[in-house]
Amino acid sequence: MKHLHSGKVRDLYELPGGELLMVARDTISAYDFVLDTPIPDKGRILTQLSLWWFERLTGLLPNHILSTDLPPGAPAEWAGRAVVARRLDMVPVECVARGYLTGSGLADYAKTGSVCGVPLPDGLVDGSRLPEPIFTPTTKAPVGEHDEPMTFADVQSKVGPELAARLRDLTVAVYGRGAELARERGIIVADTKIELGRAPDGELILADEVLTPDSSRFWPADAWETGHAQPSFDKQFVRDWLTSPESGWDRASGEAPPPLPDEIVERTRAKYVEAYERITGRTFT
Ligand SMILES: Nc1ncnc(-c2cnn(Cc3cccc(F)c3)c2)c1Cl
Repeated sequence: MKHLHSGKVRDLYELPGGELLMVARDTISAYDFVLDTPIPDKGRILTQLSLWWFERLTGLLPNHILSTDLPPGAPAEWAGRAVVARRLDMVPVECVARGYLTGSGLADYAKTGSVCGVPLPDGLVDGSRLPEPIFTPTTKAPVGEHDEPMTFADVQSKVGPELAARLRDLTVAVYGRGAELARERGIIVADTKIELGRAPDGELILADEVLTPDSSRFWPADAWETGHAQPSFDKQFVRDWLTSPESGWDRASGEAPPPLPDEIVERTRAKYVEAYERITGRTFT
């Protein structure tokens, strides 16, 4: 099959029939580096979590999944972490929704009192829950560059007012469903990025991955405390070890981080299993 694109933790191929094959790797990224040490089963766990969400969201909108069977010619080691998807005309906007304020959204708010042009109440701090989830789109920056925030007017100029409204409504709706269900299971989904594509008849289709810890910020609900950065549900052990004296790594150096110790790998794997099992109610095997 033809290799089309490699992301930080995923690869995209084209099958002979023109369909796409999305393959999730076991790699994890932290501090904008893809770490050398894989997290065993991460690719499979997040692929299965995403598939579970796709099934639950079909009432909202269709998705791009054609098959979860490994196509002929694909390596056996890809089983469970490869998805055959229909090729869509992807919308040229990163569709992000936020229910909580942090990261680039918090920086935008600190400067302007709004996020992507959406005015917010005064007095919000890192980790504050927003009065309601908001659409905070960004550009699809070329590899290596950073996505730029877009106002709703920017989106309207780019894709037209009617499609812009549908992108906003669908992104906020997908986020709302995901955040509500996850919160009942002890996980805060602070924000999420979805990819929407158009079928030849113009229908909007949910593509890529959905509501995973790679496409969203997952926080443990029982540790939520506004006023500082929240611990990441899945990446905190990695972040803490890398910034501890034990790792011998100096983040300011710009050098790549060292390999992770087995114990950090195992504890991180366990967090992915925990997120999957809590959200889906299934046992990961
Ligand atoms: N159904 C679709 N139709 C057209 N394009 C895409 C598409 C293109 N890029 N991406 C992001 C990505 C997904 C996985 C691995 C990567 F390296 C990159 C998704 C999809 Cl999912």
